[in-house]
Amino acid sequence: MTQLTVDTSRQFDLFSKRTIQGGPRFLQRLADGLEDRPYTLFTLKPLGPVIGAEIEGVDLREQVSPEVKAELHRALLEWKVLFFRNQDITSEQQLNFARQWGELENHPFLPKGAAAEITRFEKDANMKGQENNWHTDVSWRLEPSLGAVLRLSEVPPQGGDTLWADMGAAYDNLPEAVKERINGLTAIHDFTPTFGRNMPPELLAQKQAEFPAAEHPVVRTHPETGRKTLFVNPIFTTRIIGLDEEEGEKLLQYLFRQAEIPEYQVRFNWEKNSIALWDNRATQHYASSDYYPNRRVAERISILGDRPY
Ligand SMILES: O=C(O)CCC(=O)C(=O)O
Ligand SMILES: [Fe+2]
Repeated sequence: MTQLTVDTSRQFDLFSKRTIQGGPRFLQRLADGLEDRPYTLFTLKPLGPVIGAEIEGVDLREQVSPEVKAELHRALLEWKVLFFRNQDITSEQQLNFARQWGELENHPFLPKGAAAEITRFEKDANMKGQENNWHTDVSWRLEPSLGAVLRLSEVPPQGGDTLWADMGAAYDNLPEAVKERINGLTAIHDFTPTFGRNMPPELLAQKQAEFPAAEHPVVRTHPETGRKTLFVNPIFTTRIIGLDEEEGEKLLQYLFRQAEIPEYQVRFNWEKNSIALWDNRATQHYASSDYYPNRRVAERISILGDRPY
């Protein structure tokens, strides 16, 4: 068995102090409805109790078989982000792997790599000031991304880790009163504060017409696991519908902070030829900007997803 069991008698005392008052909250390791079965076609090494696992024994230069794909799919639902090391793959092989998960996104704002479906994040000393923040990718779309495959084509000598947070664990561990408050609420997600910042007004108006702000549930149901996940993020979620500005903003800031709680996170240190595959419906992520003045180049392929409900 590769599974860990969590001692649910353990309370995160420090953690409760950091959040608003509520009853005892526990980390739940297994998502509801997932099968507790071992993996047989590769080795899966969990990196913590709730999120992140390293996969050994899969070669991404080749098309993965339907059987391996099915086990990877189960692992992705269970661990939300999978890491593969020592994968010397080309952009074409990365595209092929990503295509096995669905239709690929062509991002309308971010710089392209070797293909229209590849987003290239190239950062060096000149990019200082453009630090990252916690987010789910393209939550401003009516149908946000299902997930993404990320490869670093240039790894800084130190720093540049990426962190992911389990938004199912974040939801599960909210005080009951907060859960009751937020269930049924919807929020507006808008690309404008992030990608519209330096756009000339005419272009901005055109893009806003093309990609109008989306209204999504604050708590979404994962379409495959049925699990509830907290679905607001600080770079795209602008307001909660039906609450006055002050109350809505306070609640949003509180909900945004949940992704920052270390117990929900995994942190990945990139090496040459490392690959990450994440479930964007269940997580947020954050690329740490601690490698200046060194260069870091990341190439992401995002897979189209469904409308949150
Ligand atoms: O560069 C990274 O580690 C992640 C950047 C990012 O936010 C993404 O690929 O969606
Ligand atoms: Fe991202």
